[in-house]
Amino acid sequence: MRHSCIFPFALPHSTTKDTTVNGHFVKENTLVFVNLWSLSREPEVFPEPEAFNPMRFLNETCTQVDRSKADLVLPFGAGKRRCPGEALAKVEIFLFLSVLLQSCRFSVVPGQAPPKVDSKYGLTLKPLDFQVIVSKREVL
Ligand code: HEM
Repeated sequence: MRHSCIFPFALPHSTTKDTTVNGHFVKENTLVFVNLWSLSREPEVFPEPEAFNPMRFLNETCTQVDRSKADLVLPFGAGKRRCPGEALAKVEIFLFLSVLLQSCRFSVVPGQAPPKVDSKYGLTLKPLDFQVIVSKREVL
């Protein structure tokens, strides 16, 4: 979800009073978009941000998820208006992927390059068109 931030600019918000964020003055009633996509690709926080590297979220001994690193990814936004569907979405994604990977085998089409980890950009990010071979996994 860091790499393919589904909702790159979250929802539009508006300031209710004059405010200052990190030294930047923002006038009352200003439309504000938070760039969640960019937050997830900050090179100082996520070295080699384009690389798909789940190991980046593990502790030094690679035995546990390091919450201080994982919590820096904000695909559901932050604050009072963060996504209320976060818990449901995480359970759905976990179940969906678990069932798919347990039941199916995915392989590259001979002669074709593997699908790219990149997106079609818009209000939401969508995967680029791709082809893979999906076959039923044998039960051991
Ligand atoms: C991977 C799945 C999902 C992602 C990445 C996602 C992401 C987001 C983001 C970034 C926002 C805007 C937060 C902000 O502007 O600060 C949002 C708002 C919202 N999401 Fe989700 N969402 C997901 C799934 C869901 C689901 C499953 C539901 C409901 C069952 C849901 C319901 C909502 C609602 C109602 C809001 C508006 C909240 C408000 O304005 O107070 N979302 N979501």
